[in-house]
Amino acid sequence: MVVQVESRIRYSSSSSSRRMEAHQPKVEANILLLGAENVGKSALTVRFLTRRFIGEYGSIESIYTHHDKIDGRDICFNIWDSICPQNIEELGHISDRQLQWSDGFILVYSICDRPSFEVVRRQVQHIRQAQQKLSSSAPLIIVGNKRDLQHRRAVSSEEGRLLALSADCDFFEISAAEAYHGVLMVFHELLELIREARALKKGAAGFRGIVRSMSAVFGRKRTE
Ligand SMILES: Nc1nc2c(ncn2[C@@H]2O[C@H](COP(=O)(O)OP(=O)(O)OP(=O)(O)O)[C@@H](O)[C@H]2O)c(=O)[nH]1
Repeated sequence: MVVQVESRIRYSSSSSSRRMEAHQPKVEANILLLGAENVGKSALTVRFLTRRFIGEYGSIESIYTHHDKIDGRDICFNIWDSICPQNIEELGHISDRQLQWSDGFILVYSICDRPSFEVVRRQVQHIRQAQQKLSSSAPLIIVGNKRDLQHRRAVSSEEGRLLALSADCDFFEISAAEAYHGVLMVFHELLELIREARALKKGAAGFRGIVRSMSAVFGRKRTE
């Protein structure tokens, strides 16, 4: 079951940004949080929505709708805090529904839990393979969480960075428990990547349109 929750928090609204509002269409982004159990997916989500770390979150799969204002533009984040399948064969699996819904992905592991890093590796592979088939380019960010627990570290920062590099995605190491800023950076960076991917897609569609019209014109001329 997926529960839908509405959150409305508005930050910074300077007079110059208010003036820009009329010309700036609202941006909506569907973000899917993936990763093994207990890595801090809900902690990250709640930190982003409320700026708070509350410690215990329960295991309910939810989609949160969160309205924000960034650089004078209205943003609507839909955040799907998913639950990892328990079945070992399905560990890296992401459903078609999730793949089609998502504009961007945040894949979370805990730096003190090596198996959770392997789950993210499998999920990244699954998404990239599915994206090749669907010709989709929704961006991914890999997050190593629980950075405050250095003494229990089981995955080095280098390994996280290398995985991200090999999968062509961004990488952050953060602590949802310790700070809000790192979490904010992850969501804002993903929003930027989503907007870039959309602009590229629009550009490519525009270019294809021009090529189609030109070949229609020249194709017709040749047959006259
Ligand atoms: N020390 C530390 N603990 C954290 C951090 N983030 C989350 N936790 C703790 O890790 C546990 C699991 O966090 P959740 O956010 O429920 O993890 P989840 O990935 O949503 O777990 P599931 O709902 O089972 O999928 C909780 O006890 C959190 O308090 C962190 O950055 N540092």
